[in-house]
Amino acid sequence: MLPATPLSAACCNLALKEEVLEDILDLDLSVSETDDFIQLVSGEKILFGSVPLAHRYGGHQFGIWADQLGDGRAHLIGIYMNRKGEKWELQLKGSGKTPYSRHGDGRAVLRSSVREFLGSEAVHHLGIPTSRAASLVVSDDEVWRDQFYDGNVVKERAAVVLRVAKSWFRIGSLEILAHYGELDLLRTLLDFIIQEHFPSVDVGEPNRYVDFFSVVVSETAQLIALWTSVGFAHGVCNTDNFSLLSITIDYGPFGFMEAYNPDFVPNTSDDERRYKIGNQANIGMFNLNKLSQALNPLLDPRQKQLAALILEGYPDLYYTRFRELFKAKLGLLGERKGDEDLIAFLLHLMEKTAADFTMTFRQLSEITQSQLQELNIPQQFWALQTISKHELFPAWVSQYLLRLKSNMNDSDSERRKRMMTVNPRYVLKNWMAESAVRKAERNDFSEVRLLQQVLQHPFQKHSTAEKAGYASPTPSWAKNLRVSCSS
Ligand SMILES: Nc1ncnc2c1ncn2[C@@H]1O[C@H](COP(=O)(O)OP(=O)(O)OP(=O)(O)O)[C@@H](O)[C@H]1O
Repeated sequence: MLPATPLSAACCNLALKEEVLEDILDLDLSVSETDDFIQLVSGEKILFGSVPLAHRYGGHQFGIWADQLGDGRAHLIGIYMNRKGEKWELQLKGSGKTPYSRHGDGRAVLRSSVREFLGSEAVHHLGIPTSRAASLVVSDDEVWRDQFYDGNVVKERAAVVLRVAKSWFRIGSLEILAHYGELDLLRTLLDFIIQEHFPSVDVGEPNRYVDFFSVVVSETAQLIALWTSVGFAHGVCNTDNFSLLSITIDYGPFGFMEAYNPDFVPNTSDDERRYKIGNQANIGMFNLNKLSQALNPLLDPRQKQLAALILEGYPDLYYTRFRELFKAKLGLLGERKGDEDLIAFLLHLMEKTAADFTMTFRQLSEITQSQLQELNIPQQFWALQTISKHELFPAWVSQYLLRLKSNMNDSDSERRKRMMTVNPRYVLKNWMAESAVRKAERNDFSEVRLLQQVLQHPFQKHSTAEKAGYASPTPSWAKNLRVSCSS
């Protein structure tokens, strides 16, 4: 048994994600008002029969083998099988030291916990596989952090997030076993993971590890294409942060890109820009290669060859999905020669004009074809006004309108309706998260709650969100916000 270190009794604030509590954990919301619940989510109490544990894993961090990492500040407190028959693993993050804490304090600070709490839910509601967050508890317990690694250590407040996922196993979970030659354990763990989470793979099959690898490769390609399609930069794509189930995990210094820029990196500690948004797909390849190396000791020569071929197919899988997603973002139906050029041309103009990624696509979904044709862009379409300053914008518009004409059985209102279901009006931009964090630091959770509501329906216009400026240009105070992975 691995006890958590509870937050102190001064524990003062609680944010909840009703949907996760009700739909995943089958809990009535009134339960959250009980002492038992607060004690559970702040690490003070364990569930009857629960044996909390921390998981050992290793990983490649920024391309270099980091050896043993493990859950240094997270406790797995149980697995819950809900009414729908789904199994969910419950983890507290920030719940104190574990055998893998190394020099860390086992804590998470309020700012990073609010970001994980809001970020994971925002990503879920954009239709992207991710861990979920059920609750956030904040205390007055002191935590000391040198946020930007510049010697400026400041006092921050501790928080604990109750987060859930179908599984928290990562590429690093297998790497550590292969690295130390613990092959029996590697086999046992892999068979368990396949049995529990890969219904399409037959655990009795001699080729099961290759089949498993094939699923992870295609699901990872799909995940990263989805990230790209909404401008999501994970920020720290180390192999210990890449889920074997290809869900988004570890909400560290993630960010939604604002001005379109393939070099965008949300993590100010990433000087070499290894994890910039335009490099995420390549990093996916790097990480999958590390996964194949971890599987290698269990494969015969023919299986190794097969795994290498599967990995070679990854770029195609990624680009196919990328193309599909961006075609949908532009409302294009069917397959036409030149579709890729049309997408690339638009991205080029966005890059040159630093047009807002989310709102350019959203406003293309809202504007009518006749407004576009006249190149008469109303003021409310501020992102399109930005991109329209490029001298080649009229050329792009005429190619686009011509292409839309070739959509079969389509009308402009149907195109717009369709595009509005894939191009969000609201994403969790860094400035929004920062504004909510600053208020939460003062015990005002109103913006955390507002963002929770808004991001639950990112494709629908929401009057309070409009008033808060969530679909407006980034406010000037937030132009140079920095986000660190020291959390
Ligand atoms: N304050 C801390 N105390 C102890 N261990 C820590 C602390 N911060 C980070 N770690 C550990 O350092 C490693 C890398 O940290 P990273 O920020 O990627 O993970 P994390 O955000 O803590 O966890 P997760 O990936 O589960 O969300 C992990 O093993 C993590 O548990």
